[in-house]
Amino acid sequence: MSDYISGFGNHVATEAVTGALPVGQNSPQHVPFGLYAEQFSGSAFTAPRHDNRRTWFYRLRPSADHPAFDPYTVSNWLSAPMSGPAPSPDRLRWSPLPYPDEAVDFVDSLITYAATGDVATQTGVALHLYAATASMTERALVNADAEMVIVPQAGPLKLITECGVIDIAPLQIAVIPRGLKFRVELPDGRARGYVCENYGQPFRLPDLGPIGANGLANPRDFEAPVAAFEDIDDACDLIQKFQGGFWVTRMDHSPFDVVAWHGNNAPYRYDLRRFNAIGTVSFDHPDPSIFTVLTSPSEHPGTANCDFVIFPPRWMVAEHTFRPPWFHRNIMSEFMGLIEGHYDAKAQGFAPGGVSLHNGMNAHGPDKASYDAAIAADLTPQKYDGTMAFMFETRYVLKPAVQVLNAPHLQPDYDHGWARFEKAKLPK
Ligand SMILES: O=C(O)Cc1cc(O)ccc1O
Ligand SMILES: [Fe+2]
Repeated sequence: MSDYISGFGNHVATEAVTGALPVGQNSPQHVPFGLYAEQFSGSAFTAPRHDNRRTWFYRLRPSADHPAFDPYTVSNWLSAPMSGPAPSPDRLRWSPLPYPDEAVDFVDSLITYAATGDVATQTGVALHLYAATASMTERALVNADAEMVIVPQAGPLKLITECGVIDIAPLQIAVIPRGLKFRVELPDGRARGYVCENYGQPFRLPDLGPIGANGLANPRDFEAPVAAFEDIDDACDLIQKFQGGFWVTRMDHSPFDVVAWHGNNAPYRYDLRRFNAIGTVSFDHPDPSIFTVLTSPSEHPGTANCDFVIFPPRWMVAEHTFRPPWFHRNIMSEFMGLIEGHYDAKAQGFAPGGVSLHNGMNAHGPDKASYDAAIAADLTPQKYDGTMAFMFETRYVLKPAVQVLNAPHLQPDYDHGWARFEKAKLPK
């Protein structure tokens, strides 16, 4: 088990060897034990203080100590802007991603479902699934294009990072800052889940407005790892994602050699069961923004580059109300997944591990079976239990990847869920 430091975005100081952190300055002439000081920034130097992110690493060797990169191939991990035809306005849904028969690690198993924006201008997101059957060994990943949100759906993950070790399992998430080196191990030998690559501003907690000082995801429930390092002088391939391309450099030592660090640009985990869901206690179904865990703002206030929203277990008490999500045509684009249980708008076909994509302005909402059940329901208080759906919602239209548009697990009959609604009867 690893140790963690509680609090979102805190400035923390942690050392795996006592005395490794310089005291009172970042870059002394002589760093303790001959460690190398290295600044790792997640914002422009001059970003306002509340947006400013940087960490100081104290490591066995400088990160710069590596040979030139060679081109590398990762087959199914695509970046925006993606080639291929313009997206259709169709609503799309996929059944769960099958595991491969052979040994495939996290990097090789990533398969892009949709992407938007541009890695070069640092806007938009890419959304992927993984279904991995092997730990990463003798290789590490550094993603210069994006912050990565990892949402396990099946199987735990052990994330070895430059800042320390993070353990997560389904119902927890981890966020890896842009440019942080990490390795994904599979304690149970296989794991499946979702990844959001955020090309834009780093995810942060949403403002709470009239909700007040508490609620939704509380800052103390976010956990950064304590410093932990590998003192290993064996070969390690460092794979870098850079401007949508992949590159590899062969190092002669472990890249996870940070003995101590301080700062606020660090990976973290969050347990979705800690989310303090707030909803109506009177009537009507609130907008799902009430369930925002994290938000990546765009330049346009209140109009996110990406929101990460969850639909956790909760009580439904609304009176004289159609309780599931209503029919809607939304300017934002919605990529949804399901970790466990059922989702209240989809009685059929949305399985744990599945995906749906409802792009901007495209009509969707409850399927016919959910609609029929909701209008017939006895509106006593009802607990939605054992469920956890989520949504990555973006202001930019998502382009589905050709590789999943042609995949056998794309459901051919998704539109059918909204067929057969009876026509309303006006008074004669
Ligand atoms: O489409 C969906 O199921 C997601 C969603 C949920 C909700 O409660 C309201 C709007 C919305 O887009
Ligand atoms: Fe929606």
